[in-house]
Amino acid sequence: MNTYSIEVSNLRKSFGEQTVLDGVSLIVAKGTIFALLGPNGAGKTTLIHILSTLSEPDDGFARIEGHDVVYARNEVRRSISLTGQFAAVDEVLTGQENIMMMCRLSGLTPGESRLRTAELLKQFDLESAAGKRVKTYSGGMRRRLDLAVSLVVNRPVLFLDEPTTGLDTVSRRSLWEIILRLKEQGITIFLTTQYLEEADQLADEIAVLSAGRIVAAGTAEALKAHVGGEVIELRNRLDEVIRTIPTSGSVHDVRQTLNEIAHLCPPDTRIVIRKPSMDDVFLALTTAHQKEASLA
Ligand SMILES: Nc1ncnc2c1ncn2[C@@H]1O[C@H](COP(=O)(O)OP(=O)(O)OP(=O)(O)O)[C@@H](O)[C@H]1O
Repeated sequence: MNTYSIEVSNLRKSFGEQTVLDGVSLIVAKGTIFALLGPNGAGKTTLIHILSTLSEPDDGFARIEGHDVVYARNEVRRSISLTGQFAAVDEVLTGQENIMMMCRLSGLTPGESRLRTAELLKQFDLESAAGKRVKTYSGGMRRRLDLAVSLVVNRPVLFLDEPTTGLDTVSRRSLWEIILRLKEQGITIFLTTQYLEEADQLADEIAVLSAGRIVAAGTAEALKAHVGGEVIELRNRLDEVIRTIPTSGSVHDVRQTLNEIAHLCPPDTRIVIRKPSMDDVFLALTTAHQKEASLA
């Protein structure tokens, strides 16, 4: 039996003169969470569109649950759920009505639809908001509803395109818990994100996409070892960042780093200690000249 849910080999896609995917290869084991990390415009949505049969590659191939995304579209579509960046729910309807409608459109009987709707409202913590119109929902509630709607029928693979972009910290964490619960049910999850922390919290494997190429791939630990657990940021009196220094985040490392640089800093220099951002990841990867590095 194939142990991979998703196999992508040397995938290429251009729009006119612009090369958006420049030979992307990756594999995702069944029942795991895979995070594709990349900044705006890196090609993440383009890849999800190809994997979910909404668009065709120019070259290379991809298989979902063993089915080719070009030659076995119907089988692929029967294997996946897709939640895009923008909630595909009807704002005028209530949350309950939206799920009910999707159940009926998916071929469930009225009785089955009622049961499934109740299940999903519970699973996605939407019971108290079930009878309210979606236009009154918060960003987090909408995102949960969007996920519920896309999971009306159980499929082995779930694509999530930037599931928490624009959400506040509390909503983001509650969505993370839901995503982890879906993994416990055995679903393979492929998500895209711009947040290193999100990939770190959720993913078994991470690939970093930059300008259409995978520039690093491996576990969160491997990636963080490369970038550092925390970043020390030095700011001048105008609050401009003058230098960033990766560290492990341990008291020992932070103290040692500060000892080394303290005498070089003007007296009014301030420090901020924060988690690495995407910029730090790319800086670390590019300064190490590690195009296509495998950090596994
Ligand atoms: N249908 C299209 N026609 C022309 N160019 C496109 C098309 N779809 C995407 N692009 C271009 O491809 C590039 C990658 O876009 P894509 O949406 O895949 O990036 P992304 O990593 O998902 O970024 P974002 O987080 O902003 O969605 C962008 O420059 C975009 O303008």
